[in-house]
Amino acid sequence: MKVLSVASELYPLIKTGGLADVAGALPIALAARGVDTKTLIPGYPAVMKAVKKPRKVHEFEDILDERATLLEVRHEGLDLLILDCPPLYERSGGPYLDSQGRDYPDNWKRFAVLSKVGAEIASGALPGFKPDLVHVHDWQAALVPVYMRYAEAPEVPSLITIHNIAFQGQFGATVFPDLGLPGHAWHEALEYYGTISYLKSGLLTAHALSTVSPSYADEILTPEFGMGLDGVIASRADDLYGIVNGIDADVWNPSSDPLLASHYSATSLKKRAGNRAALVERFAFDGDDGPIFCVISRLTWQKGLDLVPEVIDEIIDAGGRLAILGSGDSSIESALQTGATHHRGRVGMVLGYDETLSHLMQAASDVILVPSRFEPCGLTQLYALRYGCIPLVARTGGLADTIVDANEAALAAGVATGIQFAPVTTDAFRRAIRRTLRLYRDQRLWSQMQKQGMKSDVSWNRSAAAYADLYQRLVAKGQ
Ligand SMILES: Nc1ncnc2c1ncn2[C@@H]1O[C@H](COP(=O)(O)OP(=O)(O)O[C@H]2O[C@H](CO)[C@@H](O)[C@H](O)[C@H]2O)[C@@H](O)[C@H]1O
Repeated sequence: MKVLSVASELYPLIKTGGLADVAGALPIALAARGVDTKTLIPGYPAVMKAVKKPRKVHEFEDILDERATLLEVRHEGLDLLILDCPPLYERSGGPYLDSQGRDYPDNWKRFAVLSKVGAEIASGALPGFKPDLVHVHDWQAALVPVYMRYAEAPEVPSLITIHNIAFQGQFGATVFPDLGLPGHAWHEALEYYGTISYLKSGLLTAHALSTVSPSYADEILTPEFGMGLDGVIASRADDLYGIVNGIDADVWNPSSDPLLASHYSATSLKKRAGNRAALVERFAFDGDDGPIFCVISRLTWQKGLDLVPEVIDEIIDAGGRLAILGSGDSSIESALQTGATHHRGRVGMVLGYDETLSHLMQAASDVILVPSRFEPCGLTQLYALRYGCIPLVARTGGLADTIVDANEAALAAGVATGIQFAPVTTDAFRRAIRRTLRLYRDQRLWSQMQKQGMKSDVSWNRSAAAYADLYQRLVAKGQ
């Protein structure tokens, strides 16, 4: 089967979050199941710089008033289609924000053009490649099924995956005439309380919808989690699927990861000590007794990290340490910085994005904190399972689906892999930290949990099979 995937970021070329990991790993996992994927991404400077000798495969003379070139290249096991359009993508900031952290004012156009190109490829613009199915990710690619719906060409079955419903691609109604869609598309698909919502229109027009865990698929049907789109999603409930993310088990492998100070496996957990020593040095901790907690995250309300400053004392008083890597909301950044300054030698913070350090932190820390208010799937808890770092997570979305709480029954059965807590409040979080510290004191139990986590199948195996199966069904239905 041939699939066109459309995404606005893709590991290892350009990443701001988990979407990139999934867009990069899923095609490789699916290849083993006979699914050939080509992935369309924008030609950001980082992408253009990294790929070697791409081939020019198509020229778009006028795509929403822009000229664009489509390049094709194979890069690290991925077949890529790169949309080279310098006026839209050659920018000095990130994929979505300028260097001051502001949205690019023409994001509506940057991702409408990406989507329109996706739709044109689906209808055969690229000689020799006619996809059987189109899989699009998040709002940035959500107009692909919309352009397909209103095109002359026959529609190709499509699947839209929601990775983060908090970002919906909402723009003023004034851009509608520039999207190149017929007038009736306004009421049929795009209009959202007088504005335009790319995500809503994709959810209405794609043949199927999915999100990245079964629990989150249930949650987004409710007003609490649907973020204004629960009604739209409920209207598509029969076509909604929840498939939990996997991780790239080669990139994240503690026995061969080149980014670690010391390699180890479930049978040589003592060797984690080499990573621990490197982490203690990197964060300038004043010793290495007691548990090391870590945070690796975008620092946002979604991730619940405003609660972390509230539990620092709990960790420090028990002789623990806290290593933080992240960036995001300035109020959360400064509250955590204050904690680090206050507890120098016990709390350390690296502000920013550092893929290399994130690997070392997973391999060195005892506990990763993931107190998310909502979490479609979450990847850091999966990396943690693989690295013998115990996840302390909020009981929500994919966190609830992937971590087995260390309650009495699970401990007795030897199946516990982490600690869950709910609701996401300071009190419940604090109680969960105390419970974690009690478990840590019983080192026999603790290493049993580590081993159990390391045994969990967090690879793409099962999930790639579920996607391949869903693709098959959608293609069969469309025939
Ligand atoms: N400062 C930093 N330095 C280095 N690495 C950092 C970092 N901050 C974050 N990361 C990395 O970025 C990724 C974050 O992925 P997540 O799945 O946890 O959340 P995100 O909200 O971005 O993704 C959304 O999409 C994914 C994919 O579907 C869902 O799992 C998730 O629930 C949803 O919110 C991980 O690979 C993590 O290691």
